[in-house]
Amino acid sequence: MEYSIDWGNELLTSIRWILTMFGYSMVGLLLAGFVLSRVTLWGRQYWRAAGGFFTDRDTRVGAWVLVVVLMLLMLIGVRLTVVLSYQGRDMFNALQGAAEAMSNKDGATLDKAEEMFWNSLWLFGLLATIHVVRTLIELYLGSMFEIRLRAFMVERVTGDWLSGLAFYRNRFVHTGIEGKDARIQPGVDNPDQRIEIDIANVASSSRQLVFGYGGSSTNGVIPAIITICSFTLILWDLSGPMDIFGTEVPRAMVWLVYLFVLVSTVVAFWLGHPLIKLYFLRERLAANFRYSLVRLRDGAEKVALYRGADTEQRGLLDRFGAIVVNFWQVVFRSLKFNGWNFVVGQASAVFAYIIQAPRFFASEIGLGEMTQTASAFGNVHDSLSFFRESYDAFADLRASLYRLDGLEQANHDSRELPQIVTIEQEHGVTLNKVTASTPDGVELVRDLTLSLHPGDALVIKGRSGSGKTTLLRGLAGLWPFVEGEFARPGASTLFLSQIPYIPLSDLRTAVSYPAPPETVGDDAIRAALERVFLAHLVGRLDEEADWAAVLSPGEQQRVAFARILLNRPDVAFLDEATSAIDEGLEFELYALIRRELPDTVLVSVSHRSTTDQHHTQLLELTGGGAWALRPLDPPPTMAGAGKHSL
Ligand SMILES: Nc1ncnc2c1ncn2[C@@H]1O[C@H](COP(=O)(O)OP(=O)(O)OP(=O)(O)O)[C@@H](O)[C@H]1O
Repeated sequence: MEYSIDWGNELLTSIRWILTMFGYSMVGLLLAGFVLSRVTLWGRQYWRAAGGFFTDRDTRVGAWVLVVVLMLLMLIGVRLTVVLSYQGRDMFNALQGAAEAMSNKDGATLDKAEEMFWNSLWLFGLLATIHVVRTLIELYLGSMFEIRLRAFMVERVTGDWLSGLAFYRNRFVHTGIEGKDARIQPGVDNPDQRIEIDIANVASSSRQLVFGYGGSSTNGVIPAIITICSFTLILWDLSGPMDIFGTEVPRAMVWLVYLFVLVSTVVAFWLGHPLIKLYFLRERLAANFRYSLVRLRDGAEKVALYRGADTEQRGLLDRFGAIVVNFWQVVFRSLKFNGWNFVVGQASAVFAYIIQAPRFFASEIGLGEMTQTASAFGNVHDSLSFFRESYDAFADLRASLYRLDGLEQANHDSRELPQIVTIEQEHGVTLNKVTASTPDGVELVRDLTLSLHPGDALVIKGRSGSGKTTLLRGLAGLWPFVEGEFARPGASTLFLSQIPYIPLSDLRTAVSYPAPPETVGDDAIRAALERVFLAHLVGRLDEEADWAAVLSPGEQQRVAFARILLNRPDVAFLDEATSAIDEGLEFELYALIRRELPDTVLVSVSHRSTTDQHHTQLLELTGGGAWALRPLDPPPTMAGAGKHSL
């Protein structure tokens, strides 16, 4: 009855082992990372999505420090499992020795066995304490790694999405959809899901699939490989020859473990494979259902006015019905998959004992060796199973990478789309041969050429669908189906849509948008609100609300005029900006703008004849790309405000 290893030197041996393995693991990780990021599609996509975290000046030091520390912690974890298996072996051998000493009435051996038993228990206390502390530190640092990687990716992907108007223009690019029924579809679906869920998934998978998670040393690629190697060596030492169908197989235990796991994995994969597709579908169906609920919430007033609740519920239940169908498909498939896994789990609990029993009863090995065999088998089995069990997590990661890459590609492509040539000039606006078309190539405006001087005001008219809004989109750089040149002062050009965008914020931010409120100041905001006849809102600047739902459309349009006063643009484009306001108020607002900003070039789109009086020129889109430009008589209030220039 001897100790299985030299415990006196074990600390040193373990440190040496950890450092050696650290070297191998880091080289392996870097090499595998390099090869995968060159050879595989998902590796390339991963590096594009997350590689910057490890190479950017601001993040790389922290990232690599965390990788190194997590790697060391993970190796300490694997080593602890190995050492604990020897501690267990000593403990059971001590018990067996004690039992034998009792039956032989051998007092000296009994004392030795008792001492060995208590020593191994003290050792267990020490190892268990290190294990708990290590696990907690790993959880903390692993979480830090995950959230830092996620924050980095969110900042990068949102920045990419928002730059160069990609968040708007990516509706005009075509993205392929993965899958059997691959087809081309315009635009990128659910960018919100990609930025929120897919990035979170990539960050947590990076942590879990590489380093493992939650204190188990068998649920990450690196810990799994090292555990398999370590415990295969232990099994190798513990296993003996076995007679299989008349042939003596040396080290039979090791081969049988691998055969057992191989067979169970192949069957499990065959049973579980359809789950990957079902999980993929589950995410999509859930996103669709959530989106329809959000749309109902956003359109609540309109739905309520139409009394559309019953139709809405039918639509919601239809979408939810698809979730239920998918749910049951997952359940039935999981019953088969988990049923097999449970059977394998139960069989694996006794497999090692069955194999070693003949050697135990032949007194070739002791109780300690028997239990260590079981724990070594369990570790090898769990680590090998990791690759099977994490297959769907890996498939999920691949799907997320594919979606993130699709978004980035669409962003890139949308920035490459044609745009009107924009030129800076000191004063006024010049359009040179501007042609705008629909996506189908139907010309809406052809070769439009005009110039406007400071103080000029142009009103654009034409029947519905003639292309007025599209022309403004083209000038704003949103519309890709446009050619020609657009010269305007570089400083500030403001485009106002029919109903202005109101961010979720306090009223101060909503009014000063897009300028940050601190650059404008509360006094100026209050004064602007009073001037656009919104004096009743002056005391509510601090109030946080969904102002788009609180303010009436007419009030929102007055907020847009307040923004013109606050931002003082050189050029302002107004697309039916007074459509929800009565004519009297419209007169006051236009007169206010012309008075306060006499040098601003105004371009309005309007159906109303009452807006004409505030403008100096009329551009009429007459269909098929044709247009006509003519001067308007200035109203008495505007006499001398602008100079005609045709
Ligand atoms: N995203 C789009 N995809 C395809 N066609 C579009 C798109 N946006 C606009 N169009 C088409 O371009 C044409 C011009 O539309 P636009 O909105 O510019 O007309 P409009 O003159 O402003 O109309 P209204 O007076 O009704 O506001 C219409 O036939 C419209 O259907």
